Amino acid sequence: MVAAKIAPSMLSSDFSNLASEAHRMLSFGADWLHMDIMDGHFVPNLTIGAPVIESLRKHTKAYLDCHLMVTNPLDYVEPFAKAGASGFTFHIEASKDNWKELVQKVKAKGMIPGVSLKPGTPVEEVYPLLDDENPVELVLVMTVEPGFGGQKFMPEMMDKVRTLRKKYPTLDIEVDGGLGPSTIDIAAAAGANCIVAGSSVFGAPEPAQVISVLRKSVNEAQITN
Ligand SMILES: O=C(CO)[C@@H](O)[C@H](O)COP(=O)(O)O
Ligand SMILES: [Fe+2]
Repeated sequence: MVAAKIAPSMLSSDFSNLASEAHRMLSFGADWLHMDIMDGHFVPNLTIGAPVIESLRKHTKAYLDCHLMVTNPLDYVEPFAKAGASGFTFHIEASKDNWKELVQKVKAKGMIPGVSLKPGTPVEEVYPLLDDENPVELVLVMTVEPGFGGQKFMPEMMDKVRTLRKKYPTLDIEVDGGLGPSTIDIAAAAGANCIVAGSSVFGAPEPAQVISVLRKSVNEAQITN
């Protein structure tokens, strides 16, 4: 049994009130806060960097689940550790040549290493990072093309989740993009336990209810499987 983690994506929050938005989500039952870091190069959008993580950290002890959509993740390890990031999830497409060094440095700096893969990247590409003597602790399966919130969930990505869950029963498997009450059951049944949800949570009249639906679906799927 792997614990459900519901992680509202702060990309959908009001950035001008980030701390209060974070507190609001935590009071609604969020386990983690998902922070989308985009460099305008790896993806065609530019969001936040270490200074914003540092500012938010002063207001909360919550787990900051940082998703780095950046071309040179190694350059971000030191500043993100200093800023108070909790999880550091980089993209395999950006770290094919240096993931070993990256994982080692992320761990040495006290953060939890995770690896993410874009929809077009085969799941086999992350096996070496999981089978290594110094493995990543989370795999983030993108269920939209990275870069923007509010896109449509890609159910065909569930094959990756199913394959990973079968091979790694206790792994944290995160899904990100287009998750909400209408798509959670398929993701939970496939074996995802960490659920990122931006627009479905922030756009809901009662975000707490959406968070609770997401959690219930993950917990029920785990009992059934
Ligand atoms: O990483 C990303 C987008 O690249 C995500 O974290 C999105 O921000 C999720 O937003 P929704 O699809 O849930 O609106
Ligand atoms: Fe994300």
